[in-house]
Amino acid sequence: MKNRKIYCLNPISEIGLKKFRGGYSITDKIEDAHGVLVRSADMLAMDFPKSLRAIARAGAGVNNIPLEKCSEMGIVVFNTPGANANGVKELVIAGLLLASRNISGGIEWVRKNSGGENIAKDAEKAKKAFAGREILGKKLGVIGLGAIGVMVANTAISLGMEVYGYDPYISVGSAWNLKRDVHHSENVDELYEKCDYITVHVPATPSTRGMIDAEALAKMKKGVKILNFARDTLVSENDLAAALESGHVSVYVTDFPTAKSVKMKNAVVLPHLGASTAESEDNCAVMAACELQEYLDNGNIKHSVNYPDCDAGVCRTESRIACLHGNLPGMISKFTAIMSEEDINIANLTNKSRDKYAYTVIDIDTRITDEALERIREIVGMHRVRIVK
Ligand SMILES: NC(=O)C1=CN([C@@H]2O[C@H](COP(=O)(O)OP(=O)(O)OC[C@H]3O[C@@H](n4cnc5c(N)ncnc54)[C@H](O)[C@@H]3O)[C@@H](O)[C@H]2O)C=CC1
Ligand SMILES: O=C(O)CCC(=O)C(=O)O
Repeated sequence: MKNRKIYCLNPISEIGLKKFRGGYSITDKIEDAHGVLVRSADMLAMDFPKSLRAIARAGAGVNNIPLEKCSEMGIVVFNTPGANANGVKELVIAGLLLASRNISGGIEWVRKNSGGENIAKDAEKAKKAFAGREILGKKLGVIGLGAIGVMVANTAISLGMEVYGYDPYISVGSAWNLKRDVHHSENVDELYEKCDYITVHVPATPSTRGMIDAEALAKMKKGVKILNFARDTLVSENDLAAALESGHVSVYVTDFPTAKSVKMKNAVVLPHLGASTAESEDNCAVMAACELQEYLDNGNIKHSVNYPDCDAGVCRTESRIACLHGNLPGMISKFTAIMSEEDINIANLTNKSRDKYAYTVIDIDTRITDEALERIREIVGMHRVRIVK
């Protein structure tokens, strides 16, 4: 009977944890975990136990996980594409309205004046200070047309906005889902020059770090409103603070409080609430739990961000071995040669690669000896060898 342990670094929705069938338990000790479920907890400086085979991020962004280190240790990292996209999209739409109508200023005025006898009359006088603009007919630029960006763009079209989308790496699936009225900007500068509102929905990576900087801001229209529900690091905060001070940017709505963003003039800052809905939390937890279980039980990989996806089905032979290794010449011949020397028949072999890394699943007709397994583990470039069955 297998005895697989799952450690939760953040609270994970119960409906997801219930997806783990018999043979699994939730542990409070990461030292003996086979799988980790995480949301936004920072794992960058963590030490991982030898037992750890996979990490599932119940969410989209994986900038809190050291991907290279995990790959080298043969730890597969998953995320849950699209599972919280609707939750984020709805908050972004709220963000568009917060940016165009002074809703937060109005609420604050009512709170401050809540003791006043004549609040109804006073409100009628005070309200001109909180007047805004409508989003109907305004131009919205969406940078990053993935799960969230596509939903935001399509909803904004339904709300009567003119939408410009920019994503040089757009997937076929996203392109199919995008409403045809969305203008395709081939150059981000076009979007900067034309749009009244700009919203970013790209992952935080070294190449997107600080993409909204002084140079980008200078290309935008005077009075532009910027929304950032993706990550704080996409924005150069000093440059943005200066643009808000000068009025070049009229409002900044963000889901990421930082020591700087909370002090910015005309910034509306939320405490990372994009995916904090019961629906998104459930969707992410269920998807993450299923991914972990499928990998631990069958060695199949779906929605990994560091190893290739691989579906070898269910093992029907005596044993299944899974090798996580570098995408290097001669790797397969090295471990199949060892099996051949041991007189082991390979019934099925599936090999997939992704950039520097590769994954091979081998179904064999007899059980492998400890010696053969050790020899395979010692191959240079081998990161982990698992007996899945
Ligand atoms: N506020 C919150 O609670 C949440 C924030 N997020 C953040 O939003 C990001 C996007 O999430 P999803 O849409 O689900 O991810 P996704 O992976 O579906 O979409 C990201 C898109 O960005 C595009 N992209 C990458 N680099 C680009 C660049 N330089 N310029 C233009 N496009 C570029 C990709 O081609 C892809 O289509 C996540 O990486 C995460 O950081 C995600 C979920 C919740
Ligand atoms: O789990 C969360 O609340 C954060 C969601 C998020 O930022 C993401 O999915 O990238």
